[in-house]
Formats: sequence, C-alpha cells, structure tokens
Amino acid sequence: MTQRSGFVALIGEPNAGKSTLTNRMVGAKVSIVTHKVQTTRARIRGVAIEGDAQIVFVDTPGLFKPRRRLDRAMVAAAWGGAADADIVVLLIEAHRGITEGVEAILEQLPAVARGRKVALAINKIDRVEAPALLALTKDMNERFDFAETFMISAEKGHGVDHLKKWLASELPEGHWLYPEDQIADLPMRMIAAEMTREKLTLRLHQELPYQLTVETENWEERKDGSARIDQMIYVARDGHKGIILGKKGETIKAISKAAREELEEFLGRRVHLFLQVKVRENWLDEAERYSEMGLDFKDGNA
Ligand SMILES: Nc1nc2c(ncn2[C@@H]2O[C@H](COP(=O)(O)OP(=O)(O)OP(=O)(O)O)[C@@H](O)[C@H]2O)c(=O)[nH]1
Repeated sequence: MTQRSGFVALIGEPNAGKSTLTNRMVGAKVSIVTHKVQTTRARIRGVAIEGDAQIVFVDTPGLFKPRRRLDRAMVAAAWGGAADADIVVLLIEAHRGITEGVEAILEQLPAVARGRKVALAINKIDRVEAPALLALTKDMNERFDFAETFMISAEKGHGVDHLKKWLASELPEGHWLYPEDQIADLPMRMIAAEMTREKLTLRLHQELPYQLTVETENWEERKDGSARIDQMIYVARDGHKGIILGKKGETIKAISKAAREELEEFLGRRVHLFLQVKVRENWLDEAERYSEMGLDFKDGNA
C-alpha cells in the first residue's frame, strides 16, 4: 500500500469554522470552539487518517485585518501555516459571502498558493438556500482558480467526508508523519494544552495570552491510575515569564490548580500537572518569513 501524508492549512476569517471543521475531520476535540472571534491563537494540529493517507491539519489563527503589531504577527503566523502546507483550504461562510476580510485574503492568495493546490470550502451551508450558494460559488471561482469547491456544514457534517477524501487523494506520496500509535493520544495532549492556555487567558493581562503557546511535553500514566502531565508555556519575552509566575509563583500556582481541576474532571481521575515557563524569542519570526516571501503587512494593508 502506498502511503500518503502531508499538511493541510485551513485559512479563513475568524469564526469561519476552522476549529469545528478540524475537529470533525480528526474526530476528536482538538481545539476549543467558542462564539467569540479569534479564539485560536496557536497553530493547533490535528491528525486524520483517511484510507492510506495521513492528513495533518494546521488550524491557523483567524486571518483578519491587522491593527496592532501583535495582530500582524498573528496574521503572519496564519500565512506561515499556509506556506508550510501541501494543500490550502480557504474556508468562507455561506451566509456572509464575500466580505471585506475574504476580499483581503483573495488578494493575497496567489502569493500563498504558489506551487500548491487551493480548495474552496463554503461552510455553514445549513444557513443559506441553494441559489445563493451557487451564486457565491460562481463569484468566488471567477476571482480565483480554485482546484475544487466544496459545500459543507462543518457543524452538521455535510460534505465533510467528501472534502476529507479529496484531501487524502491529493496529498503527496510519503511515509506517515506521525507513528500510528502516537495519534491516539495526540488530541488528548492538545486538549490538555488548550485547557492550560484557557486558564492563562482568563487569569492574565489582556494582551499577554496572545503571545504564548502551551505544549504538552510529556504524558505518563501511573500505576495508581493517575496521570502525570508536563507542560511547557512558551512566551515571547523574558518580562512575560515573571508575569506568568507571579509573586512567589502565586499566579502559576493558581493557573496550574485551575487547569489540573478541569483535567481531572475531564479525565475522571487524578492528575499531577507540572508547568514550566520558557522564553521562545523567535515567536515573531514568522512575520519575517512572511516578508521574505515578498509580502508585507502594514497597518490597514491586510
Ligand atoms: N450554522 C453553522 N454554524 C457553524 C458551522 N460550522 C461552525 N459553526 C459555528 O461557527 C462558530 C465559529 O466556529 P469556529 O470553528 O470556532 O471558527 P474558527 O474559524 O475556528 O474561529 P477562530 O478560532 O476564531 O479563527 C461556532 O459558533 C460554530 O459552532 C456550520 O456548518 N453551520
């Protein structure tokens, strides 16, 4: 059997349904879905298996008009995800049509698409009638040469299998990127990291959480039925480390406690959670990589 594998980047405006779609294709809750916009800060990956193919989804942060420096970095990170991918899927909302944000993405799509297929997925088809959907499909395809157009409802599951099968068939031949036995606990590790990230977001100063990522580095099942989970919190600047730790480590203790309690409830057993904070200065490097591609983000130039 020939194996296939590769990365699929989901791009689209905030709230387009990227997390919902990733979750549905992966079959596990890998990223937190909320009604608030711009919830996905990190590039969370989910791994799906479809026949002989392993599809690694890069769930990029929402693409939106960058206003501040940090916003621009996030946009750059989103495009960075697309640049690494074998296939790009642009997700738009059926009932909203070609918004200003979609226009902005379309403008930059040719540069990102270079050398790779771009598919269009029109999501939330449960919210529109067929004629409007066909008109939107036509409009979008006049603006960009999409390899394929899919009409889906990520929430209800319509059309998702079709899209998944197409992605699998388009991925390059190659060995699977993740060993099969690791995939099972990959989503669990991500969920655990998301829980800690959520507690950090709730607890910390407004701006800070956007600049951090949490990774589950180790997960050990203990003989007594409990789990030991080690996580690393990566921040962009040294100063942020102190904020997260807090006076005498009080802040991180409170965050750790809240995350541990949620994990215990989720897993239905005892958890020993160990958190560490590390500075990862190249957090903003993605933006530089973006300008290397000959594209630049300036204020109001999304
Ligand atoms: N009606 C309908 N709602 C959907 C569908 N797919 C997603 N949604 C809803 O749209 C909202 C946004 O979905 P998310 O998956 O969080 O969107 P996202 O693109 O990941 O958002 P960010 O993380 O902010 O970039 C949620 O309230 C979903 O329940 C769909 O097919 N139909």
